[in-house]
Amino acid sequence: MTHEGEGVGRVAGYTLFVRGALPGDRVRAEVVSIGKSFGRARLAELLSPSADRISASCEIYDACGGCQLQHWSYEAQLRWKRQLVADNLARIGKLPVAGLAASGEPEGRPAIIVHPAIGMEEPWRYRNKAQIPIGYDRAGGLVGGFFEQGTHDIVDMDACLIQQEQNEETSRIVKGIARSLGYSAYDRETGRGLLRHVVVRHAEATGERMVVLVTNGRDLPRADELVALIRDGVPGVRSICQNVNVERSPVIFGDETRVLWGEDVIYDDIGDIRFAISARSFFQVNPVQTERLYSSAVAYAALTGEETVIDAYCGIGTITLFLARHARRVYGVEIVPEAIADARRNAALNGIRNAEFEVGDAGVVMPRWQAAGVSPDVIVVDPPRKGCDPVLLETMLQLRPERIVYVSCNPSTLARDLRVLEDGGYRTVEVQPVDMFPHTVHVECLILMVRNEM
Ligand SMILES: C[S@@+](CC[C@H](N)C(=O)[O-])C[C@H]1O[C@@H](n2cnc3c(N)ncnc32)[C@H](O)[C@@H]1O
Repeated sequence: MTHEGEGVGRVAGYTLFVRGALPGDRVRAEVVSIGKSFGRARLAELLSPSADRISASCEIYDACGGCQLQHWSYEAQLRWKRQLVADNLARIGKLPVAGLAASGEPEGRPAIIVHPAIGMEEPWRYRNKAQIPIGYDRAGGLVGGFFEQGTHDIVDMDACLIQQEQNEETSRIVKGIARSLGYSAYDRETGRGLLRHVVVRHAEATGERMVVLVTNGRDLPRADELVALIRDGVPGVRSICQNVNVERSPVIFGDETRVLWGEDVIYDDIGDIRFAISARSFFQVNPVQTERLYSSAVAYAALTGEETVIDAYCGIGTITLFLARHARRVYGVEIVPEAIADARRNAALNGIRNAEFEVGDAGVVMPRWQAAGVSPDVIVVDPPRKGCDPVLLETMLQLRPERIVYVSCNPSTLARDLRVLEDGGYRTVEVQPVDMFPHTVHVECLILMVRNEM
């Protein structure tokens, strides 16, 4: 299976990536394109299915593409996610993984333990945020749902089995209101039209909901009516915002957000810490698994209360505040200004006084902290998919913390970064994959590294 969820098959030694095929299937596949070392094919006929093949629960699974693994048993998905992480560490990071024959085991160091992925008991209805592109259907009606696989056509969708039901309800109501007010949909070809995305959030712990309308320009006709209809129509709504995005790019949010009604944030809890979350701030989408991920991060940090800790790429200070309770002082850095405003508010909200936050590029701020004499015992990093900035990795090596805890949502950039840190004097001890995104190809994992004795 490729990391994008295509089955990998061979015909007379030639490799084909077959969308929809699973390890263990025998299929007849129709070749779509051929390249020098591999080709792509589509599944034409299933000759004999894998023992792990199941029928997808979602009616629009084939058209949507939001999930890629619904036709595979959940146990098989979890096994594959663990294997994917192990393979990346061995292949890209050239690291010794326990139990993986292909990866060498250099003398004088134990192999890395990749634990089984922590799955969900009930792997459905987990997402607390939906980002819905708005467009027109072929009859010219305003729709919001998903991009049909391989096209720019938006297909209307009212039900999604990985979304929390509250988000489904909110988006259904808001789309209806937009239609009733005669809003136009943004046209990605011409750059004209009003409504680009509807983003909805639901806070599991408090029941609060947020609605963000992403518009192509500041002008929002009939805004008062819009607000009244959403306020009266959406249960639990606490925040209605407009975000302005006039860029011709697929990025969802623009830089300017204004509150149309209510608060600029909604509140949610992870464990016993309460978090204010504003429209553009990152917040993990799977609350059940987030708590497991953060508890493991705190355990890997092994704090006694005396340590100085840096949390790079800290978002709204989620991991930072969990760490703060067990450390002397924690520093968080994050590039989105609203997220740092949330982080400071969250520290105050929870009575945490030993956390300090700074807005900026982690690759710029960390060297500044180093110059100011901050000397961390533990560094936690949780970068976006592209991984850590090389300057940040270099600064980490110079700061020489005893432990590094790496939280990653992309095993390939993770493996690349671990290689750099290993070459700089650290040893990867163990890896804990946590399934934050059941039925999709995405894998989150947590890594413990320790400094080699000199
Ligand atoms: C995967 S999220 C993790 C956030 C947080 N640790 C959490 O679990 O909620 C990555 C964060 O890095 C931020 N980010 C992206 N590039 C950055 C950079 N160059 N410097 C600092 N933060 C950055 C993003 O805005 C986002 O909040």
